[in-house]
Amino acid sequence: MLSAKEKQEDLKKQARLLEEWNKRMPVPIQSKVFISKDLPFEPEDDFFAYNQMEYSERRKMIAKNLKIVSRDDNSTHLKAHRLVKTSVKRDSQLAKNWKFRLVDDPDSIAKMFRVLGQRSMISQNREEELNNDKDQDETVPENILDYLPTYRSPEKRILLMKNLTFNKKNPIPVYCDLPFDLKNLENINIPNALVFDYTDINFINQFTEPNLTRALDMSKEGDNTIKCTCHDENGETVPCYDNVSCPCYRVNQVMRSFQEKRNNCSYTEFSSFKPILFTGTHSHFYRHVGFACSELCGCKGNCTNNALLLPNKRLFPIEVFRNNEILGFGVRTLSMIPAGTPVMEFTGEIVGDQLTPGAHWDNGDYAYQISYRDDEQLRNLIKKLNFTPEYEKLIVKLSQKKYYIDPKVQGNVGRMACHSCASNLEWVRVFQKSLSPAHVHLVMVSMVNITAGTPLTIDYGATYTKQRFESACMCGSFACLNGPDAATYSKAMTLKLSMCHKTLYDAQIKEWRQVIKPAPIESNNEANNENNLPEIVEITEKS
Ligand SMILES: C[S@@+](CC[C@H](N)C(=O)[O-])C[C@H]1O[C@@H](n2cnc3c(N)ncnc32)[C@H](O)[C@@H]1O
Repeated sequence: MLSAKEKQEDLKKQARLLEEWNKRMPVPIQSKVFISKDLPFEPEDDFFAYNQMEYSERRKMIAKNLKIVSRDDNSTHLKAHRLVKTSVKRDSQLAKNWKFRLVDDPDSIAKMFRVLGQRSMISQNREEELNNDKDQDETVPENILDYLPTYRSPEKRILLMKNLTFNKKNPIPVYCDLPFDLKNLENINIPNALVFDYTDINFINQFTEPNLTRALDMSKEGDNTIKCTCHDENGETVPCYDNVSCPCYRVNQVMRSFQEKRNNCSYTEFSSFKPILFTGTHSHFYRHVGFACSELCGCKGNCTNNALLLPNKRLFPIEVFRNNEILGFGVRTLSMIPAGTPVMEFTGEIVGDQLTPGAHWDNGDYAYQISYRDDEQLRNLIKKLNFTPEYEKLIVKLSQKKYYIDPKVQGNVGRMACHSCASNLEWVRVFQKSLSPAHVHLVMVSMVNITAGTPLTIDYGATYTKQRFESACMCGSFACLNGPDAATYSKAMTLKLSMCHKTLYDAQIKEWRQVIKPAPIESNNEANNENNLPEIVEITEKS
């Protein structure tokens, strides 16, 4: 075990390595094989200059251009709400097939809180106890409202970056809310964690991952690609989901059966527009897996069998913020996000052995595992399909190895979501086009209706939280075993934890409704603002 001082030294060493490696990187783009569809991209003016810079120069540029801004959360949330409404209305596909509304039918609500209760027990590393959970205690501790997860920003904030993505079509501002920094702008610390390269799509380095690159190339041949010919003459959304002759839907259906059904739960379904409602998190996340149509299909992915369709629309305005030095940056939503929404993808470089200590520097603090050493169900499925023998052999071999998505050098906003022991997002793996690890997309799905202002959080898993947090978990949620009420919540079972989640949720919804109420959905204001993103910052002072 390293001492705190040694850990600090180690971190500094890693940062130095990161910078050096970045300098030595041989024109990285040439060595990459991009594997997803590019999203609409309209660069900000300073994108190209920033892209050429080394980390230290980027940090200097951010420090030079930061601004103090004043902001009012309520009006921001109201504008964000209107923006989402307008975007849905203007998108004919969404207008016809998707509703921007709370999931509130009693059955879904009951499932939602049961899952959240279970999730918290899993975060506490008590999954075993779930197997024999007959506890009927539903009392909620009096102080539960001290744990409201909504984050309210201070009136004065430091706008570090007006757009983390440098894509005008998907602006994500970055704020610093640390009071110390506000008083000490000249010496503000801009960490490496902010200056990574932004990418919306996964990629492979063909030199370090030759087998994955080979699999990707071979997947383009004949029957190695899974795609459908379903289409609609009138350009309507194609109903691939439920179409038993759609090959993509059929694979999706087989993957649905990977889920472990317990206590007569129904299966969680992965389609384009219906909420993805988890029925139990008992089964480990890798069983939550689906297959989606893509741009290679007759439907071009504009169908009901594409769980990546919603995240690719970048519907929900979000921001990155920092209000705690240990937690670092986090992400919060500025509008409500309905339960069961695939909110965003977690993108980066698909890597295998590079995460072995010594082979690369340690990127494990950001990387997330996407494949498993012994994925028997996937292997059986691979063998049932009509892949060429050579491709089948290769991807069966790859299915026996761990792969990760590593966003540390190039990634997206997904890498900035913090861990919570009462998280609101869950991981889902969605395959597209074929079945090698290069075809996996990692999607973060909302487990509950998330109200505006709430940080988007996910469970990093017990191994990570034990080994990688510098001290202990700092999530601040009621269920956290590093919190002041750990004695109570470490013994609470699903029912009690679910009731705590529900009490907090009810309070959040009540507060959120008060903010949204003054905004009649069909108001004239909305029509006037149609083309505008919400003005989320109001500059009052320059640094
Ligand atoms: C994937 S990154 C998340 C984004 C990170 N906060 C940043 O600034 O880039 C994971 C790192 O964030 C910090 N972190 C996230 N959640 C945390 C938590 N609940 N408690 C303590 N540290 C946390 C830890 O330093 C962790 O190694």
